[in-house]
Amino acid sequence: MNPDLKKERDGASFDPEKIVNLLYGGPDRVKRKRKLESLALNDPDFQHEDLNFMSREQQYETQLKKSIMVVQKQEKHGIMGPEDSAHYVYNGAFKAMAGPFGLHTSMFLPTLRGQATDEQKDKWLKMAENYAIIGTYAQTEMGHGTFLRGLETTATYDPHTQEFDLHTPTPTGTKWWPGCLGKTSNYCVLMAQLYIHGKSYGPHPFMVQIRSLEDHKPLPGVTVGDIGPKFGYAGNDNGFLRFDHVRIPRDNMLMKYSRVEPDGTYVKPPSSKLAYGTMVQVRSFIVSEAAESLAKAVTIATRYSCVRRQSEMKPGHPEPQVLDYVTQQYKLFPYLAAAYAFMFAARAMVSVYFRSMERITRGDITVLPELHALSSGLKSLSSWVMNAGIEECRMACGGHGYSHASGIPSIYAEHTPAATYEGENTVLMLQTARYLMKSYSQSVQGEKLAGSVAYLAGVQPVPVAGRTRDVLDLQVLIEAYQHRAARLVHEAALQLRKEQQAGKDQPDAWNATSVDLVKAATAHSQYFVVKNFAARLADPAVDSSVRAVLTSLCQLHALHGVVNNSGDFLEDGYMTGTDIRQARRHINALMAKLRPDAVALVDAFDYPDGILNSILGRYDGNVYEHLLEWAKASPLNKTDVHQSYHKYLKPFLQANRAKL
Ligand SMILES: CCCCCCCC/C=C\CCCCCCCCCC(=O)SCCNC(=O)CCNC(=O)[C@H](O)C(C)(C)COP(=O)(O)OP(=O)(O)OC[C@H]1O[C@@H](n2cnc3c(N)ncnc32)[C@H](O)[C@@H]1OP(=O)(O)O
Ligand SMILES: Cc1cc2nc3c(=O)[nH]c(=O)nc-3n(C[C@H](O)[C@H](O)[C@H](O)COP(=O)(O)OP(=O)(O)OC[C@H]3O[C@@H](n4cnc5c(N)ncnc54)[C@H](O)[C@@H]3O)c2cc1C
Repeated sequence: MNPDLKKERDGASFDPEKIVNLLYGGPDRVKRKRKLESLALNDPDFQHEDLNFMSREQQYETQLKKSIMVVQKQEKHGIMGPEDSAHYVYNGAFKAMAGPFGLHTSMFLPTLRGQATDEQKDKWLKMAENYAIIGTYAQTEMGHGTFLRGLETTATYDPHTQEFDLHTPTPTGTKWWPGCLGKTSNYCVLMAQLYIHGKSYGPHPFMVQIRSLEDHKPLPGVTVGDIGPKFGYAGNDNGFLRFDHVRIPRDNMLMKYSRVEPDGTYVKPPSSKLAYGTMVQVRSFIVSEAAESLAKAVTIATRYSCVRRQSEMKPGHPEPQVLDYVTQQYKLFPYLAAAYAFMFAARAMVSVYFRSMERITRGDITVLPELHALSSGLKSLSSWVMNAGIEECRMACGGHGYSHASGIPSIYAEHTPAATYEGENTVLMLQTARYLMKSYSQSVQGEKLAGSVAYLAGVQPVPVAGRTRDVLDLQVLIEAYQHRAARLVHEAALQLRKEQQAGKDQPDAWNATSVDLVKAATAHSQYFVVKNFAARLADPAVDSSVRAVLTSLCQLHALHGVVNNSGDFLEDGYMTGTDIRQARRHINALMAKLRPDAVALVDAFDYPDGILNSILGRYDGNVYEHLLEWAKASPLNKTDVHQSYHKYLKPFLQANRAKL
């Protein structure tokens, strides 16, 4: 063990195991988590050459082979449910979500479960759950991802044959991006525009076979392939798909909510947005993905910052650990705090999701708009912060952060698309804003608001300027966040109205106000996260040493947000210049207080080395010797003299020398 890391751990004010239990739901679940992770990490069948040293084809093949073994072993070991899979599959076996079966489990199966009738489930779900067929979720097209109503692929009902005719009318209508489509899937859930008797009914889901179950060749009329290399996701065959008048039976439309009768009669769903249910589910889960990826990057950068010694703080003294530089703490600790904040927010989001789904299943769709607004806002906020945080962690590791040996580039490449997929972040924040504007106007009309928007009922009066307040008090901070969100919603609503009064129609007024609207929706989401973090600490079951350190983190998270967005808090005089100055001082004091606990706080995320896959973030801190070992494994080091020397460099050098 590196002596610096040992010293850090010995000096912590709490036992990290207590936080591990808090984060993962108690000792039994932690035991299960560790068992599943180590089962995957120590399985010789899952060992292979570092993916960073492989070509894309090799990565795909390796991940496909592993995916198949994962399925077989999951069955053997009785591993089931999303939590088990998160530990065994995503963290343990893959260290990623982008394997060639990723879309089968994350979207294809959930869509069948959520959108198919009982008869359709009997027909397909068992086959899909048992991997007799592999599917994906094919919605996005080359020309349209965000604008679902603009999809071009058509499903035209023919009552004579009781079939749908699937067709891609234009190049831009080509399905583009669906994961696991290019080479792996033989089925997909296709989102296509439903046409009956020449009338459009909007996007609907259809179950479509795209490849032969005999030889895996594309079925007649289907053109399908891989979209080529991307920023990351090398092991995934994101694909393209086109249809040339492909016919499928009527009951291949997923008809849990809307139906087409044999004669072509369309039966409306209780809400047309129920067809978008899988997206809402995945958005709710992405908050957890964002929190975990940020936590991994912060773990690596924090441990490494205790091992790394650089420069002279005091002349003649030994080089300090870089984490002792307050600027380094300022880079890392706010993201450490954010990772905790989003872990708690993710748990809250998942339970809101399941609670809402229970009601929706019982036929109460009134909860859908709030679920959509909350999941859209939290998905966007968490993935934005995650992206900024991972990049900050990379830079905080200096040059070594840029190397794949740090593990950070892979974490970034694997998770950065969360800001884009499942709904582009700005677009989703505007969805949240739409709900806020509606709620606000209901409240202005005297309706009582409930749930996450109840606070919009009235903007709190601005306190008397110069009043002293303790900005370290979590209740004061929650009220400040609440006030800021309510005010920004109120002002965005006023601005929207002003734009309309100035003659703009509603869409132009909305566009003109959209920067304010995104700001308001972001503030609303941040308020939820801060309030939820503080509420988690109020639980009497939380151990006192844990409560102490997490309270500091919660204060840091909230204060950092105040300082970073100080204009919002100052603008209407709710906070004063003195408050902001105090907030800055408190941040410094909190960082000093958290410094001795930093390593224990990242240890408490409980990521073993096999999951972090990082030389810099090793638990034992033996970074330097392993860096060299890792580099020696690079394919370029297989021989002392690379063959290209003989082909190119040698004649070039010889010719140059001959000229002299
Ligand atoms: C405990 C277990 C822990 C386990 C942890 C595991 C960790 C794993 C975590 C995560 C797994 C991640 C796996 C990742 C793999 C994913 C790969 C990516 C897959 C994809 O990207 S699929 C494609 C996704 N595409 C999109 O998201 C498209 C985005 N666009 C839209 O959703 C919509 O078109 C829109 C939101 C932009 C709406 O457009 P608009 O034209 O305005 O809206 P209309 O359609 O007219 O709607 C009008 C009305 O409806 C409301 N509305 C819109 N959408 C919804 C909805 N989904 N639900 C409810 N309501 C909706 C809209 O707001 C309007 O309301 P209003 O009229 O104002 O009242
Ligand atoms: C790694 C990865 C995996 C994916 N997997 C799948 C999959 O399995 N299945 C699938 O169907 N799709 C998948 N997608 C596609 C993904 O869902 C879309 O890329 C995403 O929904 C964004 O849509 P877009 O690409 O059309 O972006 P665009 O909408 O074209 O966005 C471009 C820019 O325009 C802005 N913009 C667009 N509309 C508005 C608006 N109304 N108001 C303000 N600004 C706007 C956006 O904010 C953004 O800045 C995947 C994408 C990636 C990157």
